[in-house]
Amino acid sequence: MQQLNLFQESTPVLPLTYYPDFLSQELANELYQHCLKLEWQQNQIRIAGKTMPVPRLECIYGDAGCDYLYSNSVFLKPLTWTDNLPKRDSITALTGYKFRIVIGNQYRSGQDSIGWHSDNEPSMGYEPAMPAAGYAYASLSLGGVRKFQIKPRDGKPTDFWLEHGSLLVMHPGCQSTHLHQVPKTKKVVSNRINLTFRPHTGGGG
Ligand SMILES: O=C(O)CCC(=O)C(=O)O
Ligand SMILES: [Fe+2]
Repeated sequence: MQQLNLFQESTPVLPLTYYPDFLSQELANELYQHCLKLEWQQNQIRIAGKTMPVPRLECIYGDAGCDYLYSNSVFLKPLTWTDNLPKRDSITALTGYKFRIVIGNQYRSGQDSIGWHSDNEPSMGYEPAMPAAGYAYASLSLGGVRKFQIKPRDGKPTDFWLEHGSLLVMHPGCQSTHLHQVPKTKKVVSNRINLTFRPHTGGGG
């Protein structure tokens, strides 16, 4: 017998999984302290012919050859994985997804943000002809809690509060059907670090 889905209106099915307690508070504190010492860069982005600072700090670690260009203007060259940084093996063990690079974002205040976008750069293996065959993307949050929003293209956003030590996994296909952002806020928020684990088509291995 067919069943009615009473929750269809209020709870959209999203192509993601949220693990609030991926790391214990102790491990999350330790990793946060370690990540403060990473090679953070203030990059510049070109939008509509104007160059401006990216509204957050960034860093990139990963396998050699996995260079990363986004928005056709910001070029990131990965540094070698550090011993403490990669939680990538435990994320792979939990999710079954493999990753080649990690891009860090540091949001120093509520004025730091990332606007609506999807992560569909060809260097990550995105193929417009086969969007559903895309890749997974895992995002580990440390420090201050920030609002993360996700919406179907032209749909309504759903809000998540990304907590210290949590992991958000966006499943294959998500980048072609949905957009996401971390909006600016006027509230006083603590420094937040986010590590985004991604695949990559470049380099060896
Ligand atoms: O900070 C976050 O949680 C999201 C970061 C993000 O979307 C990105 O780096 O592409
Ligand atoms: Fe993103």
